Amino acid sequence: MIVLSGPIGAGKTSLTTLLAEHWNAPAFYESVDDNEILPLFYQNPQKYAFLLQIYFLNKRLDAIKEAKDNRYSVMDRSLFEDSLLFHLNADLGRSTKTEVETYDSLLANMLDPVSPDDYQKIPDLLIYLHVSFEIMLARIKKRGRSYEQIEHDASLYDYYRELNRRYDQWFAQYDLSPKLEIDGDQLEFVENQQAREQIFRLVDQKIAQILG
Ligand SMILES: Nc1ncnc2c1ncn2[C@@H]1O[C@H](COP(=O)(O)OP(=O)(O)OP(=O)(O)O)[C@@H](O)[C@H]1O
Ligand SMILES: Nc1nc(=O)c2ncn([C@H]3C[C@H](O)[C@@H](CO)O3)c2[nH]1
Repeated sequence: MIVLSGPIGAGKTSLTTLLAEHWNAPAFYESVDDNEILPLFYQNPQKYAFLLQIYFLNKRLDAIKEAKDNRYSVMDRSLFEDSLLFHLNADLGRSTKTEVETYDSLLANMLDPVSPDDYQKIPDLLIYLHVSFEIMLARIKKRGRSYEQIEHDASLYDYYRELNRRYDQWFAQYDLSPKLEIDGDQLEFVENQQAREQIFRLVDQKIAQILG
């Protein structure tokens, strides 16, 4: 299981599709367009932060369960980033102490194998799509989901800046699986075939190294 990590608008969904096609492997996307809670969360984060997190955690477990039956699979975001997003929101006062404790304990339980042959929820490779704050903002704007726009809600500027900062910190410390960083500012893989091939080479090399 290969996981694509990165902040909002980094290009995870786009690269998930490209890598899945490259390996002829199934892709597992985040629930966004069919997610009724997401627009409600952006309207009223105080009310919906916890519910949204439980929703994402549950969907994530569904996806991991389904992915485990494939030799290769590509997943748009990891469990660890769900937690990162939750803790950012909690630190902004959008969840109670009990909600934080319940979430953390639920996640720990999910990660803990129930038996020795329980399936693995930790990826085999985590790819971090690093983008600068400026590029992140430009991509969010380019994609144009109305509830994510700063013009719609000026407080999102600080939210995105802090999220971008925490992502760098989190990735630097992440050590649960092999990892690879890709420069999402420089590699315009959506429009540029050469950039795409450069990414395929980098990822294939990393997998060959992991497989020994
Ligand atoms: N490397 C890139 N070069 C050019 N455009 C890009 C690149 N990466 C992403 N984009 C564009 O930026 C926008 C956001 O990309 P995408 O939806 O793949 O991001 P994401 O990381 O999945 O976001 P989210 O976290 O919100 O799900 C899209 O319009 C996409 O076409
Ligand atoms: N609060 C919060 N917690 C999550 O775990 C989470 N995962 C994704 N998202 C938001 C970001 C994009 O707008 C959109 C697509 O990634 O959904 C989240 N928001």
